[in-house]
Amino acid sequence: MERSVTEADLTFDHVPVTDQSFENALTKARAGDRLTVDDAIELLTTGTDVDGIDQTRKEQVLEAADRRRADVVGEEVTFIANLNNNVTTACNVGCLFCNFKDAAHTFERGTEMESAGFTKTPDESREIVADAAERGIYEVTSVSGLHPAFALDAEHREILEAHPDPKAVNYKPPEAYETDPGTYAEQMAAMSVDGVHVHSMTPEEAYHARRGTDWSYEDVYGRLKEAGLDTVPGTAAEILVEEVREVICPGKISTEGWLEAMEAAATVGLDMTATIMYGHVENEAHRALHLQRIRELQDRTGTITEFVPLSFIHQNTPLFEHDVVSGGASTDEDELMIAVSRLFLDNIEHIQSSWVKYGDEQGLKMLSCGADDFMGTILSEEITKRAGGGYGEFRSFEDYVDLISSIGRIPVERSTDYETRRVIDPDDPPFGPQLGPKADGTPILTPEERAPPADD
Ligand SMILES: C[S@@+](CC[C@H](N)C(=O)[O-])C[C@H]1O[C@@H](n2cnc3c(N)ncnc32)[C@H](O)[C@@H]1O
Ligand SMILES: Nc1c(NC[C@H](O)[C@H](O)[C@H](O)CO)[nH]c(=O)[nH]c1=O
Ligand SMILES: N[C@@H](Cc1ccc(O)cc1)C(=O)O
Ligand code: SF4
Repeated sequence: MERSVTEADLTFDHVPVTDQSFENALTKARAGDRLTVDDAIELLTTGTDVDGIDQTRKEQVLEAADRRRADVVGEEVTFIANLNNNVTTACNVGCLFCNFKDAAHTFERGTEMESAGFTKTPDESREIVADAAERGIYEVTSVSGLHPAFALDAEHREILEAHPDPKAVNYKPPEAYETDPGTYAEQMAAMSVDGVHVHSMTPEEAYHARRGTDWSYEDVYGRLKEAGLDTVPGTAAEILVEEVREVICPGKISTEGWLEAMEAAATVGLDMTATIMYGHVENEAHRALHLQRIRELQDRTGTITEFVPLSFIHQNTPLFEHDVVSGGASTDEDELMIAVSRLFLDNIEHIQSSWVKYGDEQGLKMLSCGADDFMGTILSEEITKRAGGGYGEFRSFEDYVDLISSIGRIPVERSTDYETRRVIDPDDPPFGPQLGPKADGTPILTPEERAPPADD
């Protein structure tokens, strides 16, 4: 009988054992010395000689990270006026941690099945972003499924259409689908409406945008930049260690591929974020190796604006449903992940706390464990919601000012690259965005707030 893999079955080459001591790693962290992978393992585990997390040692790590945060960026807590605009949920990559995707065949014309997902045309994307721009937003974050009809641009479409075996390159023409997502270039141009900053095209999407060609990632990101792309989201990183990727996302771009795509984006002049998605099958050795790969990338490029730890949301995912994992990260693990990111990544200025993943209370706590950025207004959220997360889809400027002031820190509206900042005076309401191309300080209203649902 076939049996699926379970947590107990997983054996990894990389395990969190070192000949380093916790005290030594902590001393180095406090002194600001560059940490090794073994140091990071000590800090993440609080020492491998005891089972579980040693609370006293954890507090020491958090305190060291909080001090480092204060030294590097001071008391300001930044956030951005942004929206998420996911173009499509159609995706056949099959990552086992993901419930954002819907099988692409359910989007085809004439299928009996009604897809639970969505695809937006470039015109629809333009309208959504233009509407948000009117409400003052600065940035659109757009990450999507790998829709088989997506091509980079008209030239890429021609190549894919002429391919002898389109299936082999995960291509189906737009006519096969109810809704045509257009090309990536068209989507970038559409979302650039009114001068909004476009944060889009993860390395996984860039891979899709060059399939079936001999184009380099430089070619792809170069064309996307010309079409309107401004910065690249560093998701699809998950855990940058092959033995983990084999379990959680065997169909996805490799560690090498992710790094190659990011270096190419940097080469053509794009800034980027970087992420880690942790709290599933990986151990502290994998987390530490991941941090090292990110730090090395930043040493080479200097283009990473922020690091974003994404705590795995397990409820509706294949990994949980098939008993490969029994849950996500503990609060101790979340706090140590933020703190060790701050201490290890001595070349990345900003560490983000995601209220989508942690909620307001724990998200605020993270701002005293090494984080200094509190994400963005986002207006809508699909990835975490579909995975079973319940912390909502929007935070207003008023929410931000209240939350950040409540812990005695300074609320600051920022641009995507953190170069433009505006300190907000908590005693001077009302609070609204001022940095967006059409922002005038008016509070952001959700569509419901602007037009309450009509009685019928
Ligand atoms: C949903 S994908 C969309 C973009 C593109 N398909 C890709 O994979 O790069 C974006 C990211 O969401 C994150 N994500 C997906 N499911 C998640 C979950 N259950 N918990 C936490 N993060 C998740 C992963 O880090 C993933 O790379
Ligand atoms: N951490 C999450 C983010 N972070 C991205 C920010 O919202 C912003 O786009 C970035 O800082 C660039 O300015 N976005 C999500 O949708 N979900 C998260 O969990
Ligand atoms: N979309 C990702 C989060 C993310 C997006 C853009 C970034 O630059 C960083 C992180 C999620 O919700 O899981
Ligand atoms: S994480 Fe991205 S590539 Fe993987 S299944 Fe989800 S949408 Fe597709």
